[in-house]
Amino acid sequence: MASDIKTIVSKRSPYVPLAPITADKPEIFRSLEAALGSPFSTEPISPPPKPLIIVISGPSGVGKDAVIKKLRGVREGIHFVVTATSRAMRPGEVEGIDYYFVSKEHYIEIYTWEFCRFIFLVAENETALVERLVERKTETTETLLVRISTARQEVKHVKDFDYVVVNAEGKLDNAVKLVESIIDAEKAKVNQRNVRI
Ligand SMILES: Nc1ncnc2c1ncn2[C@@H]1O[C@H](COP(=O)(O)OP(=O)(O)OP(=O)(O)O)[C@@H](O)[C@H]1O
Repeated sequence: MASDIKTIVSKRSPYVPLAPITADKPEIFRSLEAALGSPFSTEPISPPPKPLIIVISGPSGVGKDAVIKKLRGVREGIHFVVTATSRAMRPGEVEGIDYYFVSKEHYIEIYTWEFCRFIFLVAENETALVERLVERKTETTETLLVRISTARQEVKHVKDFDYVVVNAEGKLDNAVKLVESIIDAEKAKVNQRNVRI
């Protein structure tokens, strides 16, 4: 940094005197611009952030819908897409509105897109997840068994995700805040992804 400043100073015209630091601001600006040979730019230094795709995954009942619903309320400028699920449709759900209900093979294909940031949502522990699923009252004991054994497999893949967010009991707001922080950090990254939309 210091050497950059030295280079500029040594290149400036010897005939352009710099205003003293005690001069008023416009005069200081004028003399610095004259010495630099061009006016100060008001162009933003940071390039506009590129579109970011965030995918929130996690075991059934962990609170993905709850987190996304809250995010919609607190965050402007986010576009939510209808996502895909490999589970069966529940009463009241509509194809293309709540989800696209797809086969497991198609689901895997969709979620191997590049250019996305993947967040894995987890409960604080397995018991909390089971309690949440039971309280939601959407499952039979048979489907509960499938969901929980699937969740046991899914948590083994946490290392394949970019971020893990804990949605602890009664702490939905904290999970949403963490997701927001991740979005903000991703937007501020220097080497951003190239998202084609
Ligand atoms: N932090 C939390 N504390 C307590 N209950 C929660 C929390 N987050 C979500 N829930 C509740 O847990 C239940 C499951 O949440 P939700 O339906 O959002 O899960 P999901 O991950 O979208 O499930 P699925 O993949 O099966 O659709 C809901 O009844 C929801 O209100």
